[in-house]
Amino acid sequence: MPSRKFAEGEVVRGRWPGSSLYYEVEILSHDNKSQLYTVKYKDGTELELKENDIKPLKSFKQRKSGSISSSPSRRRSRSRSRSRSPGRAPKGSRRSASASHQADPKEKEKEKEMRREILQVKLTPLVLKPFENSVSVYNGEPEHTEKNATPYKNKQERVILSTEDSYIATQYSLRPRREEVKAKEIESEEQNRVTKGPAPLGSFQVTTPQRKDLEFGGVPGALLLMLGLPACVVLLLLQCGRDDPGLLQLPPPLPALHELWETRVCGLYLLWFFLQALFYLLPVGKVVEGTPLVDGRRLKYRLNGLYAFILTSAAVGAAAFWGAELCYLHTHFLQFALAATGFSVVLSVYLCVRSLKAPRHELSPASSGNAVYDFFIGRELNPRLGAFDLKFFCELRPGLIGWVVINLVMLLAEMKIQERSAPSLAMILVNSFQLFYVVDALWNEEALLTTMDITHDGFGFMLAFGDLVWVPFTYSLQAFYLVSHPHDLSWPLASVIIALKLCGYVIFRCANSQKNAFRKNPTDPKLAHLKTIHTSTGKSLLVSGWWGFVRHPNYLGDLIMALAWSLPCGFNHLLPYFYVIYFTALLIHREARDEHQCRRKYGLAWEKYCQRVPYRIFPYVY
Ligand SMILES: NC(=O)C1=CN([C@@H]2O[C@H](COP(=O)(O)OP(=O)(O)OC[C@H]3O[C@@H](n4cnc5c(N)ncnc54)[C@H](OP(=O)(O)O)[C@@H]3O)[C@@H](O)[C@H]2O)C=CC1
Ligand SMILES: CC(C)=CCC[C@@H](C)[C@H]1CC=C2C3=C(CC[C@@]21C)[C@@]1(C)CC[C@H](O)C(C)(C)[C@@H]1CC3
Repeated sequence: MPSRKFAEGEVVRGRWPGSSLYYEVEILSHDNKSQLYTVKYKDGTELELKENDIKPLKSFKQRKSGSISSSPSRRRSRSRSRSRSPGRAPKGSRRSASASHQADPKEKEKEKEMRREILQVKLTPLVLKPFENSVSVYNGEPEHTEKNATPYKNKQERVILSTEDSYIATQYSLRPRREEVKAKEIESEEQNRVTKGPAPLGSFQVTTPQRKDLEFGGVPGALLLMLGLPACVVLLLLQCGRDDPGLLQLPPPLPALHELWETRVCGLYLLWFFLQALFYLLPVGKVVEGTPLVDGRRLKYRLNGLYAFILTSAAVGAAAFWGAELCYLHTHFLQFALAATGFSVVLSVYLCVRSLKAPRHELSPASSGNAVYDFFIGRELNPRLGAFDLKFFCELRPGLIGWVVINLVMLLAEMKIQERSAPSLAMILVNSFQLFYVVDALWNEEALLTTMDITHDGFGFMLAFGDLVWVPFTYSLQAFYLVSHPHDLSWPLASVIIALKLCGYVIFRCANSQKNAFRKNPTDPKLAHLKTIHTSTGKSLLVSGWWGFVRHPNYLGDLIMALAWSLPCGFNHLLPYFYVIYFTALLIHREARDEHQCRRKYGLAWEKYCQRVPYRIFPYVY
């Protein structure tokens, strides 16, 4: 087993590639295979460094940083080089990948001069101040929690190790802070300046580092989920359709294969999918930009989900008016679920094949290089056909809108099968609650752009199956259950359930909106009363308001709503509670994934937040 010198979380000095300057960095991880450490500089830049390029803090002399800025040579060097130092507060610039290849003899001479200057600078040692979120701040110093204000910039720190003037070969991968990376115009303007810089990053590549620590139980976990999730859908639907869907009942035998395959069902499913795709392409609704990608670009998204929903309602209404038998969906529910599963598998294979041609910087940070795992989690972050974003489309349209249509069909089927002149109160509640949830998601469509599904996970089997099969066919389980398991709900109980739903919704919506508004504009006067913790990335974390209550108030609200969706079905069986149970597990796991990412991003500032807000989802419980 190869030995390693530095531990994760250790604060050390890392050489800035291409120079002999060392900056304070935090060790994020170590890869045994490549023997590279992933480190994070103060400005949020993450690089992979060799062990030789990392030194313990104690091997540096330290002096006040003021001394360096008063050195004339340093002033000169600073103003001329404008190289992006990780210790300096970033200004939204990014080094050009090609910059260093353009140097002519004059440029080279200038560069030499610059190196001399840098050497002089390097002979002036500087004092180190710890990271803003370093241990000293975290451990016992008075808190720097401030009222919401513009994030302040970090002061520059430089440390000298040696006087060598070596330009080492750079095989590092550079990942600039997403938030700081600006549009291409600024970038090309920067390129000229960067060319003159002392640390050529010409061989740097802007790439997405692939993960080594796999989520979802790694390859075995991914395999198990890929086989288990479709099996689970089939089992749930078969069980829900029987008279006594008790847990102790053995599942009914699987219908014969020829009964499961219906060409008409497949045709209708494809019609549904492509109709939604057509609605997505309509040039109505505003166009917004997503979060910055690793190469600084921001993708554009058209927000027309609500229009699609209205058009779908009109289409379904028209179909019913012209005599379409909507209950066909209920009688062939399992076949529809299987058609959707088949489609999601074909889509996943397509996504996998096309991702082989995708450039590395377009891959998802969740991908690993392992074929099975990547098929599951998705390799490409934002697969697009022209302007058509496949992941964004699938996440909100065919599945989510399909869920509402399925619920409506279950309501009609209940009336038909139970020979009722009106739907039951339980069915009305389930339908209205879930309709409300979907309309809310479409109304706040833009918020989806900052979720981890869009910014972190690739588009592979997990989301293709999740969006197209899991959501519509398992989230509608309560309505499906009520069709053949009537439950009389009293009005007083219904009122309590409605109050619970509203309470969950207020927490869910207010928490999500508060964070979205804060991320959009941290200096929003409406949020001025909130307390924040600054982080070394320049972003802050809310520590009061909803985000000071628990660390994921939005999950808490979502779970309360989930309970309110199940309660109208009574307590005769566990099946209608499947959603609450699965959702609790999903959100606990999701919360752990998010914490892991936030700890990586924000380091000790995140630890400080966890100290301030000790509970993750359930106050005083978890
Ligand atoms: N119905 C369903 O099946 C599902 C619903 N959901 C719902 O989707 C919604 C979005 O969930 P999800 O994308 O998982 O995560 P969140 O909306 O909770 O976003 C997490 C991110 O928020 C930022 N953040 C965390 N803490 C703070 C803080 N204190 N101050 C400011 N920013 C903070 C961090 O990102 P950064 O700092 O980079 O901005 C973090 O990565 C939730 O309401 C969830 O319930 C999710 C999954 C399934
Ligand atoms: C292992 C497994 C079953 C994975 C699939 C998970 C997916 C079903 C969910 C992952 C994140 C989701 C979100 C929504 C639906 C479920 C999936 C796709 C969401 C669209 C529901 C409506 C919300 O308002 C939302 C937009 C916030 C939400 C986003 C995340």
